[in-house]
Amino acid sequence: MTERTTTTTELAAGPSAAATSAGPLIEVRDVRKTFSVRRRAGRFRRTRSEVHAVAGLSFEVAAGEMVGYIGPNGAGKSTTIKMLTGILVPTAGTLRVAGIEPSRERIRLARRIGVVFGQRTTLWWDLPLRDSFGLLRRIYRIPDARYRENLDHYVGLLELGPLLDVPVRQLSLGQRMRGDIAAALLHDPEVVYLDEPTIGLDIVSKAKVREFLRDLNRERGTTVLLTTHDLTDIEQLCSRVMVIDHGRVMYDGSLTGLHGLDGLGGSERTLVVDLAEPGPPIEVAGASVVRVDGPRQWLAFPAATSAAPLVASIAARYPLADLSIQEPAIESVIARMYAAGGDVSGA
Ligand SMILES: Nc1ncnc2c1ncn2[C@@H]1O[C@H](COP(=O)(O)OP(=O)(O)OP(=O)(O)O)[C@@H](O)[C@H]1O
Repeated sequence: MTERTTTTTELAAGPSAAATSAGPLIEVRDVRKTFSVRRRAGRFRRTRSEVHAVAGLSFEVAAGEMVGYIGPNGAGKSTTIKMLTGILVPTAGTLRVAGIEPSRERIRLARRIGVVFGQRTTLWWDLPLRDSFGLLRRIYRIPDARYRENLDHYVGLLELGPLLDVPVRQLSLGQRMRGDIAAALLHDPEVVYLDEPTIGLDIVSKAKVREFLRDLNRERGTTVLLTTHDLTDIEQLCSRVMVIDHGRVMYDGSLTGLHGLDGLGGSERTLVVDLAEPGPPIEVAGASVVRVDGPRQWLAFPAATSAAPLVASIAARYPLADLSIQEPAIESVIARMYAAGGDVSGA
């Protein structure tokens, strides 16, 4: 069993992004991770089989990049993140984060990375948010002035002021997520791994989290590796997206490039339009109505094109009450990729 448990006590203050030396911040070279699994085969027999969770993965991420890391369930995303934090030891290949081999120097690396899991909290459930942050200060050994500066900064940006004295268990999912993000950043990590940071959040909370992450990357130069099933996260945050499946990189490039890959037949996005009152199907160049339900109409348009001119020409000719854009599901984008032969390099 090579899995190890990382505790927050192993995390401590580290240098800022500005201290990063030249060269890729994350380097993954032909990495493999194979799990040996025992399964029942009949009443008394057990058989042993191997699961190749990561099967020859190579990529680099430069300091300051914000990269989407997507793929269907079981693709190997979490296994990659666990190897990048040092929790899991690779079966073969090499990994380096900020020049450090994660599984050999997990504690030293922990000072330089932050991790946010959307599905579980790293905060103390029964403690007020303020006390959780205070504990992290001691655990990370963050200098007083730095801690106060960062706390003020993130509490302000993430609107946590009124929540500081509320026990974590009483926070809403969106509030808890903002608390978790602040907690992961108090020690100034150079790189942050975010695993589904917008999962389960309402539209307003999602928008806040996205805006915060965009500013973090732009203003502090923090490198971000973002795992999500929500392609809107990628569209709004990441200029680069890596698609992995069966433990290998299937695509590495822009999201537009992914949608528009030759031979994929082109993915489609959907514009959902709420008219002020029911009317005949909207007629507009570049999109076609695929469904009408009372005042609501669904228009499909090529995912690789911008929605802005489409929205403008509809707004000029029809009385609009509201509109939104639905991205194609990651699974359908990947299914198209397979249909086109798979393993395509990015634009
Ligand atoms: N500890 C383990 N023991 C055995 N098999 C494992 C273990 N961890 C992961 N796997 C298997 O490895 C494969 C990749 O799993 P992983 O959790 O990395 O996928 P994922 O892309 O993160 O999926 P999801 O989107 O569902 O979180 C899956 O087949 C999974 O069942």
